[in-house]
Amino acid sequence: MDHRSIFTPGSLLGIEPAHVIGGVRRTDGSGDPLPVINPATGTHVADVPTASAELVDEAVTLAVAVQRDWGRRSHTDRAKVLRRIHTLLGEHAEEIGRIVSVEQGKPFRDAVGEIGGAQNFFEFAISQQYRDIGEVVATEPDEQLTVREVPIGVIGAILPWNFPAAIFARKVAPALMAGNAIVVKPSEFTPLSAMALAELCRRAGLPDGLLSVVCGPGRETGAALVGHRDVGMITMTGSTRGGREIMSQAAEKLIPVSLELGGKAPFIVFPDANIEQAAKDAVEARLWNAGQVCTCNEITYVHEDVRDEFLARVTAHLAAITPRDPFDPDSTLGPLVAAREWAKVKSMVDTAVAQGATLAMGGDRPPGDEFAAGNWFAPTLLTDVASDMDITRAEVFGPVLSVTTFSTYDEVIERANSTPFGLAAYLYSGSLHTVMRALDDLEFGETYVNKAGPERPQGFHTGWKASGIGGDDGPHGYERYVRRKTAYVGYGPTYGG
Ligand SMILES: NC(=O)C1=CN([C@@H]2O[C@H](COP(=O)(O)OP(=O)(O)OC[C@H]3O[C@@H](n4cnc5c(N)ncnc54)[C@H](OP(=O)(O)O)[C@@H]3O)[C@@H](O)[C@H]2O)C=CC1
Ligand SMILES: O=C(O)[C@@H](O)[C@@H]1OC[C@H](O)[C@H]1O
Repeated sequence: MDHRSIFTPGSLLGIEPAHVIGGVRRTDGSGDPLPVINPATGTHVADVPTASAELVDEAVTLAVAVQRDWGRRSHTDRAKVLRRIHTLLGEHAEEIGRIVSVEQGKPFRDAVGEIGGAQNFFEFAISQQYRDIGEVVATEPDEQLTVREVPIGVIGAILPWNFPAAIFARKVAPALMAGNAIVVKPSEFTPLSAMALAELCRRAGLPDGLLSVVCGPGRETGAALVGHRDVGMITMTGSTRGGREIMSQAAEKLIPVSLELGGKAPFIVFPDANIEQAAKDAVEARLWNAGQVCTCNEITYVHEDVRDEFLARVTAHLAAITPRDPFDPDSTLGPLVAAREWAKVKSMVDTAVAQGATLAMGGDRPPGDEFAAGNWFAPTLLTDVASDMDITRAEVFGPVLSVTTFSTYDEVIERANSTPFGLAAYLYSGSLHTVMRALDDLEFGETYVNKAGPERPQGFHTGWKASGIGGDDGPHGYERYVRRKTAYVGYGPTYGG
């Protein structure tokens, strides 16, 4: 795949990468441009300018001006524009999918599927065009008391690199539907998807200035966005470290934040589970997106009575995974997004082995010259993992299945809850009693029972503890993009003209 084909006249990206401000491509930048590297080949794709604080100010100032009219338009009118975006996403799914695969590394089939996920986030936002937007509250005669939701104004959105198109849509769609403007700062690893999507939104008729994309390092361009006086809310998906820094900066302005952060999902297999289903899902929930998903199965707890059968089935499913060039139709596993992520995953596996875990499969690059370049990591299985090992605590975010055993219900619940994270959890059991009891006892914002993910746009993707604050998706996620205004209207005979 020649990545130059993503930069052509008339394409969504045009002939070079650029910020998108007020519907205009802007290549002005401060400091050194940021390189985009193809994760599968290690080759240079493009250099992206870094937006200065002045350019961020220009984007936010434009957003403030345009949002006033957008916020006054009816929900159904705004939904018409979002519907056109939804349609264009379908028409450009392969073009954007190519961009996602080139900069993030996932198999092209998965990247095109990600655009379908982006459409689903727009579909849900469009469904909010008929939502209740407030209450008329019982009060005294000759007075009307109302509480209604109104837009916040300008939203700052800071994106990670693992789903650069889907998470763009996850935040942009509800923000716009609620009547806001939005300025997006994509990850420095995957800025091109957001640039292309901003152009797509412009072509769909989104008013210029309502959505801008400013690229650059988080602690520079992102910090300028968080700190801007006219940004009224920050939504971010990424690391717990980044989320804490953003929340701390936002506190200075007393603005709300919604943070989707890291995870350490336990995957619990009770002895009365369907072992084949559990084994298949344990591999799928770990290897999706090369393990770079916040809801991935990070630590698999299997009851000692079914350990051997479970491991035999997991091994068979892992052996069927084929790391291949993302544009090979048979590819079911891409590379990690960056060399630094490869080094982190490799170090965590080596440390686990040094601490006593058994390396049953993988643990390094897949064999073959085609995997010598890029950030390829083989499907990896670690067994005999003990609860005092580092790999049971820190997030791996790679294709590494770590398996430990347990004996009792109380033991596994205590160990699963011992993580500082609280995003997703998985449990497999044929007993309704065990399932309902564990749903109460597990301290996670989202639990999957006898099935793998992903989340659904009508749900609520919410992290507890170090996994975040607030959440995305569904009516509760939509609520993050509005604020409320209370009115007392007196209209008795002594009031007014
Ligand atoms: N909950 C989830 O869905 C996801 C969680 N993650 C977690 O994040 C980890 C690393 O992923 P990554 O994307 O690098 O996470 P980061 O937190 O490093 O980056 C996420 C986004 O936040 C920006 N950012 C980071 N620090 C700040 C700051 N102080 N102020 C403003 N913006 C900031 C980043 O900019 P820059 O590009 O410069 O880093 C990026 O755009 C993963 O290992 C995983 O733990 C990642 C993806 C999804
Ligand atoms: O943030 C994540 O990693 C997940 O929430 C992921 O992002 C987009 C997909 O739809 C989700 O599964």
